[in-house]
Amino acid sequence: MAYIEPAPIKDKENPLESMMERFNIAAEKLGLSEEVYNVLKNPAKQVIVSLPITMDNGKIKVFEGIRVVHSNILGPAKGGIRFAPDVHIDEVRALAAWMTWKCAVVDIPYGGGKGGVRCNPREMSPGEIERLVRAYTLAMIDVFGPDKDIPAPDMGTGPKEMAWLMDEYSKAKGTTVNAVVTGKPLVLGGSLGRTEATGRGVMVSALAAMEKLKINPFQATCAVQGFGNVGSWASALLEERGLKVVAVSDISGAYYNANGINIQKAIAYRDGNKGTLEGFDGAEKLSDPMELLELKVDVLVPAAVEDVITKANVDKINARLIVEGANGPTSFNADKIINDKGIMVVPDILANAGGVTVSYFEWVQNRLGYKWTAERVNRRSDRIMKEAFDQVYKVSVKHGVPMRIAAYIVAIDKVAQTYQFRGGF
Ligand SMILES: NC(=O)C1=CN([C@@H]2O[C@H](COP(=O)(O)OP(=O)(O)OC[C@H]3O[C@@H](n4cnc5c(N)ncnc54)[C@H](O)[C@@H]3O)[C@@H](O)[C@H]2O)C=CC1
Ligand SMILES: O=C(O)CCC(=O)C(=O)O
Repeated sequence: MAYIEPAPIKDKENPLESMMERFNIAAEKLGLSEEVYNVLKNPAKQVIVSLPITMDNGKIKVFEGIRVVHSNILGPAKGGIRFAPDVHIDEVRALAAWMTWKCAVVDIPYGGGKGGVRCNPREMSPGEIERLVRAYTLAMIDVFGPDKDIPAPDMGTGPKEMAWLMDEYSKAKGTTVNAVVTGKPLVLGGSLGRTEATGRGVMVSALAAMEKLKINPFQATCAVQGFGNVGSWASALLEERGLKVVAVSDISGAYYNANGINIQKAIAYRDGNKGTLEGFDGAEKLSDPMELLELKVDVLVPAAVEDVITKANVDKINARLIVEGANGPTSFNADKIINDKGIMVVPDILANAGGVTVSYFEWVQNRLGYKWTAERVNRRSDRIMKEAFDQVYKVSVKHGVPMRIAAYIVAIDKVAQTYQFRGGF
């Protein structure tokens, strides 16, 4: 019998504190009432379960599963499920709150939630992962629901896991409920365009920011950290729009080519190499993967994990523009130095909102029992992303604050107004 290992103690900055510091600044700028402030600083619901799973060797291992609903005032909670070895309750709390702000920034009728299971999917067999997804779903059967809390993929999960979740939920309810989860395979009611949606939103917001900074995409260079769903799609779509992607990285290391990496070649290599770039010969491997963040490029896209730009390395950041594909890649302590350096940041709750936007479209299609074309999905999500960018930019100019604080202001204002009208507390 293996026991749940204790929650890891991170030596990095706490994403929950980073989220709260920015929330505090925006709340003060807005003059948020104390009542609403107190409601929003605490998650509405936090569920922690232990999940005993029979592993392939016949032994039972117990995993910790978490789901946090930060807010459901704007609608059902929405947010992904992360499978990773360092999942931590504070991280999930921060990620859930970021979902509330993100959905409000792009004006879709959802609250914020997030889930996680502390496990290492890279060391588990497909059968073990399937049993874990099913156990997690059953443990959360009263939490999830198409009108309550709708999960989706995040790091370490994808369409396969969403299919098992939908199947387990539907069996428990005695009827097929495809709107309980988004990011499903197409044949189960997934939406065209969802797989690439987050990377596409990163591309749309990067181009909008480059226009403001007068950076010509055809003369621009870019580095992307993380080569999973978000990073690889962002790389491919930015390359398609003329940028030279000089560096990409994943868990195996960082890869640099001053002449530009052929992204389609890198994706094909990764797909045939158990999901990693290890051994990729279209670029030189950097001795320290963190060097990628310090390259002199026009656009830097952190699209892997939290807290990679911190006070420890922020002085060495050389990009003109940072577009946050990941959630929380920049710690609060790095914000001020980035701003002082004059680097524009398109913050996570705006830049990576294309994923949840198309998840919303998927849910709408499931409820209509209808399918939209890829052209319709992309046109609508591009429009939403561009409008959200323009609104945040306007607020940033009006209040004289960086884009990140402006995005929090837009989001918190919307949530606060909803409380004002709904009342009830
Ligand atoms: N999948 C989605 O639709 C959305 C994802 N996000 C965020 O984007 C980020 C990435 O998510 P996905 O692409 O979905 O995950 P994924 O699991 O598909 O890919 C993660 C990638 O990051 C790499 N990675 C992990 N640790 C790393 C490190 N320390 N340094 C460099 N690379 C590292 C992995 O090797 C992999 O290439 C996460 O922060 C997630 O919360 C945000 C919005 C939506
Ligand atoms: O697609 C979704 O519903 C949520 C995606 C997500 O977890 C995120 O935006 O961080």
